[in-house]
Amino acid sequence: MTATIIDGNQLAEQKRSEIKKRVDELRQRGIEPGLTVVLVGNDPASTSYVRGKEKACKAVGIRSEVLRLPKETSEEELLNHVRRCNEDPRVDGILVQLPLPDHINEQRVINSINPDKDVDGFHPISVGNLVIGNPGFLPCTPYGIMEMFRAYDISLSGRHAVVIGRSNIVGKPISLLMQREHATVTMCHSRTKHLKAFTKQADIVVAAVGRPRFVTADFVSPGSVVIDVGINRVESGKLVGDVDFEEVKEIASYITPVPKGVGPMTIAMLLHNTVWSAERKAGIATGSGNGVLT
Ligand SMILES: Nc1nc(=O)c2c([nH]1)NC[C@@H]1CN(c3ccc(C(=O)N[C@@H](CCC(=O)O)C(=O)O)cc3)C=[N+]21
Repeated sequence: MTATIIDGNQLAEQKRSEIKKRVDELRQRGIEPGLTVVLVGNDPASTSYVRGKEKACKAVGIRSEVLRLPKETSEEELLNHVRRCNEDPRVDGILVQLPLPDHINEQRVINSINPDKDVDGFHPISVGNLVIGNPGFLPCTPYGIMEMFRAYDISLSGRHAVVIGRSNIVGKPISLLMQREHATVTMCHSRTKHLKAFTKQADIVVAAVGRPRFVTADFVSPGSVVIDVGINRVESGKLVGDVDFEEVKEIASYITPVPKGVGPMTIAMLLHNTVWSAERKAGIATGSGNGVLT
């Protein structure tokens, strides 16, 4: 059996068209949603992601602005820029592109973002809301993955999900979200012993390790769902995930490709969060912004 490939590009396109309608409604009320992306330094990967975000904003009618700061920017200067955005009424969402240069304390910068504009969902207030199940911003990558499950009718209830990686931006939040949908979640990481023994008995594997083709066929059992969060640029210049796609697709029931899998959904959910922020400010937001229905 060969797996169904979850089409992140197509889903993201669908999301963008829904988002565009909401932007049009805001515009009819004289509101233009705005996103500010702060980019420190000129790392080529970061520069390219930021360009992707600008393009996506443009496609749906969100005003986007990129603050490009030199890599020597001090933490204090960066904090001042964030403060200015916090107060600027035209800015509904603030995204500080990570990673930041070593001389800047990332958490301090994240903590300084106005939680009402935290479209990345990285602020401790957003994290706390997620843990408790309160309305709030969800981090874009985990949110995008949950939307993929929904679109493909992949049920999580009672199923065993194994997450590889425990980062604040992917591993921890996706674990919480899958638990919220009644999965039994095991979190594995770099110190986990007998990793394969866990992934082998998983119904769902989420790979967020940052190692090219780390998850091979012998890690997964037949019929499992495999979500690949990795984006690794290998020597050839090719983009590969944390999963050995060619091998694993012969065993899994569903698999996300890289590229065109989780990446485009991450950007789509950033647009969603930005529009939700503007709607909430206008007092016309429906839903809780984070997929909590009850
Ligand atoms: N504050 C912050 N928020 C982020 O959301 C954030 C960040 N920092 N730092 C870096 C990571 C990475 N990230 C990606 C988003 C989309 C693609 C994406 O769309 N990738 C395309 C391919 C792009 C290409 O070809 O290079 C795909 O997978 O099909 C990739 C990577 C967001 N990040």
